[in-house]
Amino acid sequence: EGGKIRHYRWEVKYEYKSPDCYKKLVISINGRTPGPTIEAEQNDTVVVELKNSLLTENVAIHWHGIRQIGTPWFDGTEGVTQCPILPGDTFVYKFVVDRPGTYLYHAHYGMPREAGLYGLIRVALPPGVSEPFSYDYDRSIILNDWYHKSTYEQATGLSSIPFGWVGEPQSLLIHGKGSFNCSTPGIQSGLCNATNPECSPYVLTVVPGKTYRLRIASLTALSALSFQIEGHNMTVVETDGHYVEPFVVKNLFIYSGETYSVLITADQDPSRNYWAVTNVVSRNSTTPNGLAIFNYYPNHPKRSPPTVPPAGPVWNDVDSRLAQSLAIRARQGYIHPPPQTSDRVIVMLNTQNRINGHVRWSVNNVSFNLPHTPYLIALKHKLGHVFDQTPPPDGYDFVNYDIFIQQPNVNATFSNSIYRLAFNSTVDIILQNANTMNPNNSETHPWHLHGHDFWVMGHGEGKFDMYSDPQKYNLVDPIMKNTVAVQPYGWTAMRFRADNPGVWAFHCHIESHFYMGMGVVFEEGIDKVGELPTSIMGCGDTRGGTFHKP
Ligand SMILES: O=C1O[C@H]([C@@H](O)CO)C(O)=C1O
Repeated sequence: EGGKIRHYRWEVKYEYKSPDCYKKLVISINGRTPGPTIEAEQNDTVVVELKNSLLTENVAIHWHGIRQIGTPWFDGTEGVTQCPILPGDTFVYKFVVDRPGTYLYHAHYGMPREAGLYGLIRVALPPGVSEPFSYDYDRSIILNDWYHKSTYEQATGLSSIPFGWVGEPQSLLIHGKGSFNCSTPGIQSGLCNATNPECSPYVLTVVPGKTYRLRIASLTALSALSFQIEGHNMTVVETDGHYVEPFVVKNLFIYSGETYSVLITADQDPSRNYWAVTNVVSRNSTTPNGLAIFNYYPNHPKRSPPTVPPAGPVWNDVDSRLAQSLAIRARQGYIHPPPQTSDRVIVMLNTQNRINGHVRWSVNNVSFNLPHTPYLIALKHKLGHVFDQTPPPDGYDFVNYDIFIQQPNVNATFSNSIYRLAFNSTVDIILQNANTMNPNNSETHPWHLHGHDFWVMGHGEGKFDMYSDPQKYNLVDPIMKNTVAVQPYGWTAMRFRADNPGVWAFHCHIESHFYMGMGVVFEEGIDKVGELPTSIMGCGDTRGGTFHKP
């Protein structure tokens, strides 16, 4: 049964903005960053007519968490599912939002996501169907981190010798607003204005006694975050479009690419306002905390709370983060039971490496680079020669590799080869974290899968044991998600059904890490993909619509 059409017309362009009081070039949609929120009901068709008004830069937009069943060509992943949208061109995305929940969209070409090209997708239940929890109001916020350097400077540093690391972000944004300290030494006068209204703190106004569903999404470039509202507990009820068996937290850990819904009751002293705070975890960061105002009506929305903002958990408290991950289970009555066994297990060792002097990230010592001709078109039209044909490895040297130490041999190889999955098979992915090239250092990586939700089967510390660890999998009520983190020196096991014909990226959602090769691509059921729209073509070997056969 067909839903409504939700039609959007967007123009993407550069503009000067001061989201954290510091003026810089941002990429906006219809003049805004975050971009407009897509509001739809389950089974509606979303149509976005996207005009690229960047003068010299390509764009593509990924609809994060939307599975694109039957429309794999509209996943918006440059190099995987489409050619980039050229400056001056208009591209029409058209897809069905088949499940209620909280999703995202963002640029998926180069690194422009972190210049502001992102927003939310909210999919409501159809009329007459109710949620398994109740609330008075429904609100949403996007959490982000923010750099002052352009994405060009950052990307160039990452691919240079010597390596130029992007470093810690200058500020944290809550729904597009942050506050950089304009009296920081070295800041050019005129570039930073602490009284610019663009950077006044974001205000969430609440009526005393009411319960709010707050949808919280993270689109950080780098940072793992903790979010809390001073003096208020939060009950977690949804993540990535799936209902969670409710549990109460004081602070929520959230990784780039994840969404959560929490319930918050405005049940504290109503004569004052409270701080909403984000702070960086998992990195020993210098970035100041992000602040917003949780405003009890009718107090003035700009009145600062009378208290010092809470500091949040310490950056290296891995146990608390792991505890939250372990607490997340599918809600009773809404459990999608996982297949009890899998057909294939792929272990993915996450390492930092060096190739010809370049710093890279790798999976099983293979560092990913995108081909210029998108896989979807190449496979459908049998242009086999446009990417490497040797399949990437399903594992690493389990016996000899020590995940706790700096690798004795850091050299890796480049590849743009893909994992080809048997259609309808059940696949297990074990994300195995390890030490980076720095001593005593392992980072958190949030991994995002396109085109599917997966079951989160388990999380653990140390080296995954093929024999004993699968015994601890949650085969009863695992949550389904599209993004999951692997903690430092830990492992995360996920399971999915390769049942969506197409070609799908799976990658670390840290912008710089994907840019540096931390990703893979899966193909399944390519013979079941329908005729491709010519609008996705025009680059590499697809140019001019005439296909060169090898
Ligand atoms: O990719 C990265 O590079 C730096 C650092 O490892 C460079 O030494 C860092 O923190 C990353 O996440």
